[in-house]
Amino acid sequence: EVRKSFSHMSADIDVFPLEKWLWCEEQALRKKKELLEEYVDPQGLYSVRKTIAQFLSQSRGVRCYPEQIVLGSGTQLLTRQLTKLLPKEAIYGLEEPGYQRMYQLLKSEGRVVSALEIDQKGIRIDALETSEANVLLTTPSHQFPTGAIMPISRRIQLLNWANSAPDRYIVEDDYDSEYKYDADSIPSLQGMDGASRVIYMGTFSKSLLPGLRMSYMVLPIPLLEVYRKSLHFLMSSCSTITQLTLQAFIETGEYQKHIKKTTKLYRSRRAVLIEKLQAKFGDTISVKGEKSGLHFLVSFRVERSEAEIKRRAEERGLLLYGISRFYNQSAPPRPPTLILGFASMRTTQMDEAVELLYEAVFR
Ligand SMILES: Cc1ncc(COP(=O)(O)O)c(/C=N/[C@@H](CCC(=O)O)COc2ccccc2)c1O
Repeated sequence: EVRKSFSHMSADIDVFPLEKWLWCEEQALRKKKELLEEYVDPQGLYSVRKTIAQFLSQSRGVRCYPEQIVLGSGTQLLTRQLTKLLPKEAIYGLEEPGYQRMYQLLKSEGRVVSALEIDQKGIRIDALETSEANVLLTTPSHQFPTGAIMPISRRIQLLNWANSAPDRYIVEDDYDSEYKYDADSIPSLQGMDGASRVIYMGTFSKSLLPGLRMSYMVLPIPLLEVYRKSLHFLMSSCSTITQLTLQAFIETGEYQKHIKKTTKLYRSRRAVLIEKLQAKFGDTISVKGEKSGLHFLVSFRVERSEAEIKRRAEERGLLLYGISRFYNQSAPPRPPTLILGFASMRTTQMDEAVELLYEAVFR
């Protein structure tokens, strides 16, 4: 129904190859059911980590051994574990606007967090250098939420920053890196790091389903040693069934097929939606961050505030998210800007959704 169609937080279960997933799950359960009798490796099953390491090497240029991978049910849980491996007095730098839930998580852990300015290439080096931060959380593939893609030059500057003082780390959150439309995918920062400064974070929430709660981090060897010593008591937080099913899903090539198919589908959904928005709103809007990912930003050159637009949309049953949800230490800029997701937007819903949005902005 139209209610959630613009949400940037939902996937489309209709495009998920449920039959294939269920087949993989059945195979996993029939052939490896004994594994369910015990607690598996705290970092996740070795065979699953091996499959993920191979996939990461091919698709993102990540260089790691399966031993360096830790599976976790969600990026937040992995980030919480990571903070226990880093120096207690570490100061965390996060992008502004950025992933507010991560900002809130670190605050709730009692960590010192500073919100750092970004530009159209991602995190600004001058903002980073003037801040006290020594652990940077960044989304270089597709800055969340602005969509900025960090060029190689800025990535090299980041690595230089990390190597110019002790105890500096970069957490590369590669969320949303699977979907590229008009931009070619740039290899990971982790693959360019020769000094064990980059912790790579990834998730299957976008490319498969957020409900699977299958995420992972790749620890540089020195941090892996700290993990093995200080967090050895942890048990794996991911279901063994989901781990084995995912492994089979990747090994049978179904994962790659799914990415290819959904990239085509999302590319066309995105194009049709932008076309309809521009036809309806003309030059009162500007679209950005549409070159990759499953959402883009739309700014409206109107007097009405973001909150007002959001309220009027919800009165009409249209759920909207504004850019202000991603500002932690500063006020969102004018003009009002919304984050529009198109992953769960069927083309049949677009006319109605755009009409309701128009009424929320102008009526
Ligand atoms: C920067 C960043 N990193 C990682 C994640 C994913 O975390 P994980 O699922 O725990 O691995 C998100 C999820 N971000 C969510 C938005 C959060 C918000 O606006 O408040 C959106 O996530 C999804 C969107 C579409 C389809 C599936 C998921 C993240 O924004």
